Amino acid sequence: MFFEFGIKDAIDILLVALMLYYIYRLMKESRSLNVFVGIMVFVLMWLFVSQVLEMRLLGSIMDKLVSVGVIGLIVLFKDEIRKFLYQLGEHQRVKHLLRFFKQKKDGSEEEDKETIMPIVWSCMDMAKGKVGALIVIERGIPLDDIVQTGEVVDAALNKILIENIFFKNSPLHDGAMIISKRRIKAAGCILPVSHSMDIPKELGLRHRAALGISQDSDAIAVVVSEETGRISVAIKGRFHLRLSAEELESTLAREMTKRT
Ligand SMILES: Nc1ncnc2c1ncn2[C@@H]1O[C@H](COP(=O)(O)OP(=O)(O)OP(=O)(O)O)[C@@H](O)[C@H]1O
Repeated sequence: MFFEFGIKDAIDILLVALMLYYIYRLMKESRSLNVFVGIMVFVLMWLFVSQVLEMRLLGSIMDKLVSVGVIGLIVLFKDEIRKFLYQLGEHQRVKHLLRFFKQKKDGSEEEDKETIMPIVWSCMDMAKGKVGALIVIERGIPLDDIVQTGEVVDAALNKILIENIFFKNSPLHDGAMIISKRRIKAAGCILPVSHSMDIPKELGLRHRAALGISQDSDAIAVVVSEETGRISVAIKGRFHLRLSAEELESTLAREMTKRT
């Protein structure tokens, strides 16, 4: 039996291999590699039974299992699928394409400054007093699910309110503050904790939570350490540690103008 093998087939195989490699990497990162191997074994068995051996009864049972299984897998791996699609949208080429359709609003630099300065001033004060803080600045991706884990504040952004919320005896000092559209949207929020092994040992849960939200979204997370008074920023799964006031301001200004 002969069949033609053209350039289209080569591209087809390459794309499937690439897709499988991406799924493999995602599953490995989320420690679900055994599930990936299990799925691959099942798919090979299914192809062998229905295509090579042409066993109709077993083949049709496996067909049904596959169609139900796909829905089950989507439910089971919804977080990984979300992460995969997010990474795809984050890809530089896709971003360049999107930027083509986006226009920067006039006066947005002024608005950015109004967001940045109260954060910088309050972080400097809290760092001096060794008051722990975790501030998340929402950008393109909405953080409504995170807001729901805390208390809605919805107040104009200002330095004194930020410091009051993180003051040790304040009822909302525990957890993260979410800032959105120049307003303090919520406080006392629970963030996803990063499981990365690359975080320095001396950094605890507050820093892991900052890194976690920066891995799961395009948000910027600012941390003031209660232990050392140091200020750090997590962006896209990377830490910028021990920042001075000027460095914090310039990092936030640079990132806010990027507009994801
Ligand atoms: N998942 C989370 N979401 C939001 N806030 C969190 C989360 N986990 C911990 N925190 C905050 O971090 C505080 C504990 O910080 P911890 O000392 O473990 O971290 P750290 O990174 O060492 O910070 P620090 O240098 O300030 O001590 C908690 O009291 C809480 O306010």
